[in-house]
Amino acid sequence: MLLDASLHCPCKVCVKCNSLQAASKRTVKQIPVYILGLGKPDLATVCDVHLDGRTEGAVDSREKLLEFCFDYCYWSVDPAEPHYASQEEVFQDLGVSVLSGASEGYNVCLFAYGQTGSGKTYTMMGTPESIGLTPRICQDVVSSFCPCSFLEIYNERVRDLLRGGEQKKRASLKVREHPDKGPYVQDLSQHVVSGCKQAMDLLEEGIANRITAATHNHDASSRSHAIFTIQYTQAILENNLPSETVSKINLVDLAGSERADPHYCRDRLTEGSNINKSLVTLGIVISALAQNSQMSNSCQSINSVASEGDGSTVGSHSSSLSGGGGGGGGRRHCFIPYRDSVLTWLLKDSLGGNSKTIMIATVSPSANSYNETLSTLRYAAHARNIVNKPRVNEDANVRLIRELREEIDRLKNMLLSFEMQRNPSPSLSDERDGNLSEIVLQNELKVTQNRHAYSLLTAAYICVSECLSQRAQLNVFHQVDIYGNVTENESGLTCGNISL
Ligand SMILES: Nc1ncnc2c1ncn2[C@@H]1O[C@H](COP(=O)(O)OP(=O)(O)OP(=O)(O)O)[C@@H](O)[C@H]1O
Repeated sequence: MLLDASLHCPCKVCVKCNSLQAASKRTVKQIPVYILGLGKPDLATVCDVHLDGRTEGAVDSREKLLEFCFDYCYWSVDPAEPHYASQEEVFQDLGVSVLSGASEGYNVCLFAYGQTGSGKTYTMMGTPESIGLTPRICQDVVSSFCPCSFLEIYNERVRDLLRGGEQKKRASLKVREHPDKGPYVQDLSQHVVSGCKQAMDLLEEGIANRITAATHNHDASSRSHAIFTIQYTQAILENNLPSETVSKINLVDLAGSERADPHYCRDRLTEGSNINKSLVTLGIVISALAQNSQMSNSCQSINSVASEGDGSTVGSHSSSLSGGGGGGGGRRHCFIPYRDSVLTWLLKDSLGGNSKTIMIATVSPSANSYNETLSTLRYAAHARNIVNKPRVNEDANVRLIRELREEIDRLKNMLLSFEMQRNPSPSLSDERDGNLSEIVLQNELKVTQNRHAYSLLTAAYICVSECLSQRAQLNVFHQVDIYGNVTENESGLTCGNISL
């Protein structure tokens, strides 16, 4: 059944190494700090090259290699290189996954994380010459009417990026939590777009409203986290029954992490500390979720071993597994501090709940960025352990109507078999299908002949179906005598036919 299509879905994590332009403000040692493997699953190999003025050949002994495995690795540094991954290639792998998840009715979240200037905005939004994932996804998804919204989280406050008027633009909005739908932003403007052009206009407007500033690494560094959301609705006919799924696509371009520099002005420092605070919370949330997912996995494998194996094998497996941490059952799941930052609160479902999630970790090829690259890769490696449980989001009203229709069909079938049991004689059913008034006339005649013997001749079954008023009070059984007086009333199965 559509609703029970829940599955365990590991967070997909990709690493993308972007152009050296990203770090062009610094004097960069133009030696890649790592090599990205090709093939799937992809391997990112980080090579720490401490040149210290030596030539490349002389540093072999000081090389330190670290390997990380991800779902995809992309090398997007120089288009002239043979293994250069273009925006189109990245879209074919990741954007198409987003689109297929949404068309199946799942919530999908794609977010880019990485050091400042490492190419997050380039990957998510792109440039006019080389458009990124968000506009490409919009092109494909926004063919019908889709409500879209665009917000930024700046200094732990939410701002609507698509609100007209200077004052409204600056106003900060409240985050609330709905018991079923999860966290949402109150009064966030929704814009229904009916085509790619309108969606692109909205994107451009929002990007122009986003707060950027010059930092050491990047002239136009995004100082806020931006979330572009598309509500994607699909109405389909399944087994002749209507069905409607509404999925939420969250496309997130995070602000870049950067070490605090005391030479920055106060505003830059406050921004930086808020960005770091929310990214640190994101890291804590990711670690805690990964730990919980691993714990659930080990519990499941213990259970499956217990149910599969014989008694002696179970004993040995269980004891060896429980030896380390006191057994899955005894260990508590970690508390997830979603509310410690607005970012993690708003992304609660995307990170640890009802969503198929893809993280893109962007890194720079600069040798100067070795430490940041390593920290980004470690962060991403943690995220890869998160397992979400997305489910198909069917509209509640449409679901109710569909379920009631299924219930009516089921009850009709039950009634049919019930009647077949009561009146197995084909002649009787022929009579019923035949001239009903003639039968009643005959019966009335019989009644006049022997009133007492034929006092109860007619039974009328009235089907009361209140399905569309959303109550499945389907059946009331009325038995009436020949004068139309109700003689009995009990629950039962009826089909609206008059039966003798
Ligand atoms: N793969 C690439 N090819 C060409 N140019 C790129 C590539 N990646 C990044 N750039 C360029 O590098 C600069 C910095 O990139 P971008 O703005 O995407 O970084 P960012 O990670 O979003 O930075 P911040 O966190 O500071 O906002 C931009 O001018 C961008 O166009």
